[in-house]
Amino acid sequence: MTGSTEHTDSTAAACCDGAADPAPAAPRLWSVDEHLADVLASVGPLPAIELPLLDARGCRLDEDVLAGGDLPPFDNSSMDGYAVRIADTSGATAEYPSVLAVVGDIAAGAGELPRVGPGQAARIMTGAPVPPGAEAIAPVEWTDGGTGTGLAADAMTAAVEDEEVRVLRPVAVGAHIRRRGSDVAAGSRVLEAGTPLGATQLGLLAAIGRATVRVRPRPRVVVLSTGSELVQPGEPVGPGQIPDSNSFTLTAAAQEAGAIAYRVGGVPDDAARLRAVLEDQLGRADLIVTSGGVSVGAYDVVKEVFESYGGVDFRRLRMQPGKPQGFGRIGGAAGVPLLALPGNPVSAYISFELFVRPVIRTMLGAADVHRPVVRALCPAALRSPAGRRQFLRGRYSAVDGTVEPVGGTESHLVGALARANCLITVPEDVTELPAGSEVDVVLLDS
Ligand SMILES: Nc1nc2c(c(=O)[nH]1)N[C@H]1C(S)=C(S)[C@@H](COP(=O)(O)OP(=O)(O)OC[C@H]3O[C@@H](n4cnc5c(N)ncnc54)[C@H](O)[C@@H]3O)O[C@H]1N2
Ligand code: MOO
Repeated sequence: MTGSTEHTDSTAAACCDGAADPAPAAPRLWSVDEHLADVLASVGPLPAIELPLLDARGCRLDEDVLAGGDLPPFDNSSMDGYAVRIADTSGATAEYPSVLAVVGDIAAGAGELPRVGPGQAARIMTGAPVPPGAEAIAPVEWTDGGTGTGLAADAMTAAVEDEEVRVLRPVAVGAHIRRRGSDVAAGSRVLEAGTPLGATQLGLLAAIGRATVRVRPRPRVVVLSTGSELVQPGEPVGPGQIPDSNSFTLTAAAQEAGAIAYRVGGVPDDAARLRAVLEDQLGRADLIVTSGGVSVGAYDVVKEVFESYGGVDFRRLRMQPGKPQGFGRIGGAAGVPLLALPGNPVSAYISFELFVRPVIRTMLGAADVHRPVVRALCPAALRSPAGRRQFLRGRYSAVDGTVEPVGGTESHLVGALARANCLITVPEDVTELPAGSEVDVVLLDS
């Protein structure tokens, strides 16, 4: 953290010659970029750990993964049919089929294999090892399936040792054989460090026999709502009370960003309760995110409690919404990072998008820390307060590259927020944008 003690505004009047008393220093206003840089400077990727495959989903590899063996590990059939020798099927037709003696039946997983000699075939299933002597697989549809009818079959008959099969057409060398190592060669690098692990990467790791993998773990994020007005959704709502929606928004957003998120319901404006909940949660948190109580209200015990830990700074940003923010560590320099977001639901969500999501992505070791920003044409005229970067909720269409504002600028409008798929950014030095202007748009559903 930088500047936590110097709360001077660069625009504040300096003391003038001859003035009796210096004017009290105005609180410093941080730009969005300064605050983000300060927050990100204090976090880094979490130390790597070895995890079981499914626990590693969504994490990034912290190792180059080499294949211990070939994939496929042995030559095997890609069809249900008969393993044959080429010379035996040469010139075969439906009218003059090659009649071969069936010397065995090879299921997937078979250990002992019959040898296929001249004039012989072995019945074989998809994935089963190709037996010695065989040079190709005749799919069952190219045979009579061992029925003795000479008619093309569309399925196998029951087990047929010592029976005959008629092959109705010639088979080329290697046909329907999946060669050992043709997918992955032993010793080759199958995944690079830094690769995010999704379904197919985890499947590949399993296929090469890995049960665990070394990754940057998902950060564990504890999400707390503060405010005595909060009840949990589904509970009776008394006079002046509202359901706690922020903890749901923020927990889901943390999960979507790649974190393991723990939602802790509303904590009332009571310092002892808040301190007790924090102490309880610290042990399982890589990051704590709270909402509410960061402005100037009389019952904002949040500031009092967090400040009592030291190292947490409350500041004001040149942005709308999301002006008041708290940031620091609980438990000293090596403690748990904390972001205290404003309580207004839209402010809390936008603050999450701008500051918390990049922290989670950084802890994950992700390459894409920030949401993509695109330029879009806005048919509506926009107004914005001077000196504050405004984030309007919008609907962006990639089809025609336009964006429409959704709802107004106020920070309680959750109905409109749920319809938005982007944030329209109006820079600090712009107060009006005529209809048809180009704007920066932060894409939220990327
Ligand atoms: N005199 C001033 N008043 C306010 C200022 C200011 O500068 N001077 N700033 C305003 C701005 S901007 C914001 S943002 C809010 C931030 O307030 P707090 O962080 O202290 O949040 P609360 O007062 O606790 O709540 C604000 C608002 O949000 C509702 N809320 C809170 N938590 C939840 C939740 N979990 N789920 C749903 N809704 C929640 C709460 O009921 C309030 O309506 O301060 C302004 N005031
Ligand atoms: O900054 Mo508040 O976050 O405008 O509503």
